[in-house]
Amino acid sequence: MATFQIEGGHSLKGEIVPQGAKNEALQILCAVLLTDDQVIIENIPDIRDVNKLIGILGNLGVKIQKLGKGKYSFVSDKLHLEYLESELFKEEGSSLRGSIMIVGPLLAKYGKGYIPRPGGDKIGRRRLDTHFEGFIKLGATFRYNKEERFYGVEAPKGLKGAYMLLEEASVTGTANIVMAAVLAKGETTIYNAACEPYLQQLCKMLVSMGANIQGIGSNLLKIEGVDKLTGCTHRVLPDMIEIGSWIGLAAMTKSELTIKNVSWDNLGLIPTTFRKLGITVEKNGDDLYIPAHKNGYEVKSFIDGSIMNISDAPWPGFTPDLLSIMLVVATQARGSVLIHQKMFESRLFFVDKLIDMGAKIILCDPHRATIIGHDFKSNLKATTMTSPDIRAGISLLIAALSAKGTSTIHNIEQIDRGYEDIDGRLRAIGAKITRI
Ligand SMILES: CC(=O)N[C@H]1[C@@H](OP(=O)(O)OP(=O)(O)OC[C@H]2O[C@@H](n3ccc(=O)[nH]c3=O)[C@H](O)[C@@H]2O)O[C@H](CO)[C@@H](O)[C@@H]1O
Ligand SMILES: C=C(OP(=O)(O)O)C(=O)O
Repeated sequence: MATFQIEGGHSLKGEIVPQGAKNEALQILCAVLLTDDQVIIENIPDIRDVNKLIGILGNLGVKIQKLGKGKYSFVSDKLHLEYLESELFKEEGSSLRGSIMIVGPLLAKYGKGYIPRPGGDKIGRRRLDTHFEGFIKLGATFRYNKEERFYGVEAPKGLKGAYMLLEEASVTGTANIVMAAVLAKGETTIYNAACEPYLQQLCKMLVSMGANIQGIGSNLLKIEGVDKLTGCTHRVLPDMIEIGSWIGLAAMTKSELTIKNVSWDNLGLIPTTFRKLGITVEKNGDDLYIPAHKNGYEVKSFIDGSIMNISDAPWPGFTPDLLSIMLVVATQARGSVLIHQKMFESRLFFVDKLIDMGAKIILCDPHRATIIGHDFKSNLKATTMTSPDIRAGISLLIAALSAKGTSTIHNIEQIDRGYEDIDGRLRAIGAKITRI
């Protein structure tokens, strides 16, 4: 278990180049399984989850070549499908959430896909029903070994297009079904599809490989199956959750930061939501500029004067992955705010660490927390803590950087799952952080 030691209370300054998006990269990497041809992917982040998935692809027999920083070539012309039934796969497949998305491509191309219960953040129940109900609609048979928590779908005679209305707009579920449907016979309609930029990117990549997908960017996708897909070159977007994390960091540490080439058009409600907390976020070409908030930031109220409420919703709503960061930033705002995490049940429990540090937070129930901001009249106090999940981890790191004194964060592997060289990049803008 690695640890960060952070001397907080210092302002930072400089430019940050965002990494490639974790959640897009995980989808895109699975899509390489759909063709025998070479696929080149650029801007792949060097983070634990992505590297684990690349390892799984390698063990499956994909020929992988690193062509440069973040740039890889993949050729999936000959797979070792027996790996899917090995003990090694049970261990590796269950170590991250994104591995679930190898099932759709394998089912479509090889007639079978298996997966142990995938890992990822322990942030509440994370059902896979949407994925498997979709595969069943496409004609697959499904089995689940409860003892081993091992899922399997098979369709030896191939998949057949179908109409489906998803029970929920699951991100990885939609990606999985889309990747299965592109090689199914006939037309598939997916209604209540997730439509976040990363899914749009996946669909655009598949189209460039020869797939026929209509409705990209909407929640109604129509896919006409094709016999075969070809290779392509694809570039991963900047990571919007990382960009949001840098905005939160700048505000809490009263730092002036420029985040380069953020792909503004794909940030959705992120800038607007930070502005609700009174944080200035400026567009400068495709860069995002945050001035030093020397006089703090004041929470806005709604038109009727009621208390500000920040909650998550499927895209184009505000992403649940930034609510922990919003929460920590609110602890130093002028005013009060209600954070409502609607999707996940156990993502707010990390607030006890912030309360230990002196933040004024009422955890109303597992989904809602009211934060009464300090307006920097009182600093958070340095402490020792353990990172429970990726986004709570980065939020605690932001809290530690703003606190007076030296804090220690254990289990930083959680942060490394999704943030590339976070300590090196923080040091480059003046942070005092050491990995021990
Ligand atoms: C690897 C990856 O890409 N992970 C992301 C993906 O996870 P993932 O695809 O696993 O998440 P899902 O979209 O399936 O759902 C997340 C949770 O929200 C609930 N739910 C979902 C849709 C909905 O309309 N209503 C609802 O309540 C689900 O029951 C589940 O508990 O999307 C999540 C939601 O943006 C993000 O937090 C994760 O970072
Ligand atoms: C919840 C997240 O990741 P995962 O779905 O991989 O657990 C996240 O990125 O915030």
